[in-house]
Amino acid sequence: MTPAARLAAAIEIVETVASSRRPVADVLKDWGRSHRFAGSGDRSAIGSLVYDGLRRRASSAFLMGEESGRAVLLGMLRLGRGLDVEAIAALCDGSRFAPAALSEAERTRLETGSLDDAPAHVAGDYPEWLDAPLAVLFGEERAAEGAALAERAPLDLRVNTLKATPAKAAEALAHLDPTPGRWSPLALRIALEPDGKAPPVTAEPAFIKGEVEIQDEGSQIAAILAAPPPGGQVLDLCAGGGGKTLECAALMDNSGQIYAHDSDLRRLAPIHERLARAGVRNVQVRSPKGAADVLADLAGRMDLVLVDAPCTGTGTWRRNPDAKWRIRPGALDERVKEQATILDRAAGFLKPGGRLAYITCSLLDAENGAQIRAFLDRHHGFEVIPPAETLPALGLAGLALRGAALVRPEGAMLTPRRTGTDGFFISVLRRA
Ligand SMILES: C[S@@+](CC[C@H](N)C(=O)[O-])C[C@H]1O[C@@H](n2cnc3c(N)ncnc32)[C@H](O)[C@@H]1O
Repeated sequence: MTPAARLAAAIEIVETVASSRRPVADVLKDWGRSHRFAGSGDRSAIGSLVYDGLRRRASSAFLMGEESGRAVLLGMLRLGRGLDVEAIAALCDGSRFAPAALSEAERTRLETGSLDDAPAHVAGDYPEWLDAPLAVLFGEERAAEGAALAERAPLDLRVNTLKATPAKAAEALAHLDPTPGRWSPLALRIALEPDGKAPPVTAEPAFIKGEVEIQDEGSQIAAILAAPPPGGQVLDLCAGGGGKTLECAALMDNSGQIYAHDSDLRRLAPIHERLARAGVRNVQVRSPKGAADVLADLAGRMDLVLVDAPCTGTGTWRRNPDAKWRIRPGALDERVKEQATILDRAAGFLKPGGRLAYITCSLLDAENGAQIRAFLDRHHGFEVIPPAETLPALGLAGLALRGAALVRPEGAMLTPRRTGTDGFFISVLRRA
């Protein structure tokens, strides 16, 4: 397909996403099935255009003065990819399979339009109803924080110290030009290809041998700040596919015992294969079994309980740009209730002096600081360990992170703009 035909396809797909309100990944898959002539390079380039368009949906529509898929894509080419009007006109030449030629109005918008008068939620590309909650945290910087969440996410790897050192892994992946993480001593950042595509890391021998895992640096930091104690007893209550379980196992050098649980059997399923690949030997997976309480014997015995809570995922909008336009206030309320229930349950597993690490990939105070304050109101035997005491787990980088992150009495928040990571909130509490 020509670049122009790819653009026309992307416009059509963004239209379908808007009218059907279906997840973009499903719409892209359907499009691929019904356009068999499109090769993998085409599908990847089209996907990249669609994702970039969704990342900047509001600002692109504002620039172009309308909300159609075409306006979103044209505006994005200017705002996101820095193309000038002639380059965009060359793609829209009206030939067969190409988008229609630019109108005079479109030309003018692309030449002279700006976001100078755009409200914060437009300049920051987030839903208007989230403007007030984001203003609480970020004030006048909320548009800039939103704009950073509209960029592409990098590809971060975590070196599995059970199998490799960062230097050895970097050498094995030298052809991908990895750079060390800014904060996590375990992180390697891999540059994306120009159209935003990630290199096929899962096919690399270093990945297959379990020397590296794909894990955002923010997620790596969260597990490091949770400080799983070598030789200790740890419960990962919302283990999902095991990203943080694997990291904790490595931080504990395969000593002690980690119990990995998740209420969703399907989400937990990949953990078995990942544990084997990573050479982890100190994890017991406690899969849910109907109504049975599979964690009953752990009550009051844990040194650390990790609650990597289900959340709105507002910190991961770089990776899931369509999710930001689909999120509704009702979903936020639901997540807040679930988090409170999980936190209350988590408290019962700790032994006196044990720690509870509460982690979300959300930027909303309702799920973060306010959630912790409400927990402390319900559980008088707990106190927050101030971020100043948890950040040194990162060594010298912890000092710098203290300046970069948004540090509040309840915990530390990472954001793409501040720390170059996904958005994460990390709070560590101690049971008296
Ligand atoms: C943020 S994800 C976990 C990601 C995972 N820890 C990782 O690092 O890859 C949140 C997980 O919480 C799980 N979850 C939701 N409600 C739960 C509950 N009541 N008890 C345990 N897990 C729950 C979800 O199934 C989901 O897998």
